[in-house]
Amino acid sequence: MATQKGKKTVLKFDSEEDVSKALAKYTADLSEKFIKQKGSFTVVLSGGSLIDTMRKLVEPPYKDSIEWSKWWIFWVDERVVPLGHDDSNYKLALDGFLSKVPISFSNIYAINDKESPEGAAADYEARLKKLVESKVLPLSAISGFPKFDLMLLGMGPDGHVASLFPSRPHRHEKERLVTFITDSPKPPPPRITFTFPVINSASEIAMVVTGAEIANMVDVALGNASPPDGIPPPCTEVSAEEELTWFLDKDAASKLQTSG
Ligand SMILES: O=C1O[C@H](COP(=O)(O)O)[C@@H](O)[C@H](O)[C@H]1O
Repeated sequence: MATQKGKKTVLKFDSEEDVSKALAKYTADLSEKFIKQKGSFTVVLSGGSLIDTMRKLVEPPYKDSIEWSKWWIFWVDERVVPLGHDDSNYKLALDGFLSKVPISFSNIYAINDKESPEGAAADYEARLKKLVESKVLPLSAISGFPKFDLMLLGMGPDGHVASLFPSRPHRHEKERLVTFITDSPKPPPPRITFTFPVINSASEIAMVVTGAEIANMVDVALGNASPPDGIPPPCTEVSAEEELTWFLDKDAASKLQTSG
């Protein structure tokens, strides 16, 4: 197996509005590239502030130029609540993004909200394996795990990504594609999440991070500062096979300016 990993780019913008514009162009360009290359575009969403920052993608010119029928949608993590619940990452994306563009309903992979956290994780993993069998998802030649085209990730002030939290052991899971947690330190407690082997097998990853409250953790994530407790948080473990691109607004990047 090949062992080479991709590069890292850090983009800083004057405002969250500028991050939103740049993220829309970046996503539209990747959509065009992957659809030309392989006829489809597999996109993994997060919850949180990301969905609002994606707002420019559902406005002209992208709303009309993107080949939405070729998109496949997944979630890097999901709260185990009914899909119509206000805590659901699916509902957040449906209201803010998916209801505004013509992505085929059969290409949208929400969790099974009738299952327990353990059952929902096993069900999601089984559905990903079926998509590998049907060749919708290739396997990474580096890791052997399913390889998504683009993951759009956020980060919490504690350095969590997806639902992989600093103080929880499932951040170290190396075998499963999808795991679960019943005691998330951030509510709601029951969640499922992609594991790092799957996250880090993506071709492209965008880390979309805005706001001053996250500035110290951005400094840690980018290796300019040590973690307060000396233990590297999950955000320091993210890497992509082609390119990891950080989208930061001025506030999120404010601690980086002194350190370069
Ligand atoms: O709970 C979650 O938090 C993270 C970060 O959210 P943000 O609002 O600080 O951007 C998010 O990426 C994840 O999907 C979500 O479940």
